[in-house]
Amino acid sequence: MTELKPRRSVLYMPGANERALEKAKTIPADALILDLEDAVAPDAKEAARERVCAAASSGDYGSREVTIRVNGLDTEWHDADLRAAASAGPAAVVVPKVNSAAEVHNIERALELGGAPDHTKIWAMVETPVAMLHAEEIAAASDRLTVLVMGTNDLAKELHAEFVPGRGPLLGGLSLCLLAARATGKVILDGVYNDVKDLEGFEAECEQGRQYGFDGKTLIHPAQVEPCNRIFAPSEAEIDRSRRIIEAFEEAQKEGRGVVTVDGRMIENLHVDNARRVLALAEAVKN
Ligand SMILES: CC(C)(COP(=O)(O)OP(=O)(O)OC[C@H]1O[C@@H](n2cnc3c(N)ncnc32)[C@H](O)[C@@H]1OP(=O)(O)O)[C@@H](O)C(=O)NCCC(=O)NCCSC(=O)C[C@H](O)C(=O)O
Ligand SMILES: [Mg+2]
Repeated sequence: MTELKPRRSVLYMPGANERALEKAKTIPADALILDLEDAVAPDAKEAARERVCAAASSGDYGSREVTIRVNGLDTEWHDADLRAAASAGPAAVVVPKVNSAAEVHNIERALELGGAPDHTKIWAMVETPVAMLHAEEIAAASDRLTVLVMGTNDLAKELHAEFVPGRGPLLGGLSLCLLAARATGKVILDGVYNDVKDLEGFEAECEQGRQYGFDGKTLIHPAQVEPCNRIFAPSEAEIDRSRRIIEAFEEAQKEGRGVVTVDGRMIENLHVDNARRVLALAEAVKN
């Protein structure tokens, strides 16, 4: 079963930006991705690596999961990033542009060789056409890999796709990765919304991601955190309906029935499983 730790809002921040790293201590995101990849200029990579590893091992971020995004496997910085991250021991190492199970195995081996603690997981970014077609083998490659992260900017670039409301051009890829995550019991996070001033468009995309089944969304600005937390948490109405589903089904079972209606809709044991998942998530989000 997929892990129920809340990961509604997962905020990227540039690893070279000291102010953002400080500010993140008070931002109510469920998790942080301290970035060494795209948000850091080549000249700033080494200083950012040091700063990010110090932040990840500081214990200053409370209950937020702190992760480090390393540079890609084909870059000159990747090996040193992985070694440094392994000894900093963040909640996870986020690896961009993962394309195969073999790459996951290499990352796993490097983390072990670097002495990474068991709590340091692998979050694999899926953001290329090859990754969409290999999503299941990537997700299944290792128990240390717990989360798939959509990289929709890279995916759109590789597809030569346009960003349009509703994300039609990306939905095929998003769906393949969702299928892979659910088939292998992994968590999956939606990609970022680039227009930090357009909160209406951002909320619409959160709603869409949630309806598709994503566990949460990756973010690029603090203003996106609150709406994302709200949309990816069960609403009061859902919590109430879930309680009534469980109650009605348990009553029906006492009378020897395996099916009942709630608000006019058929309820069977599979709906009860889902209602229990909603209540467990609501509880997890409260803490
Ligand atoms: C997008 C931004 C460049 C916007 O920056 P800016 O215009 O400076 O924002 P504000 O002036 O509104 O900032 C207000 C204050 O908030 C702090 N801030 C801003 N962003 C963050 C953040 N991400 N984390 C923490 N704090 C943040 C500012 O420092 C201001 O603080 P103060 O001065 O005290 O008032 C900027 O938001 C940004 O850099 N965002 C992150 C960009 C990033 O990390 N990109 C890489 C990941 S996205 C990606 O690559 C996904 C994937 O790979 C794909 O392919 O899709
Ligand atoms: Mg990317």
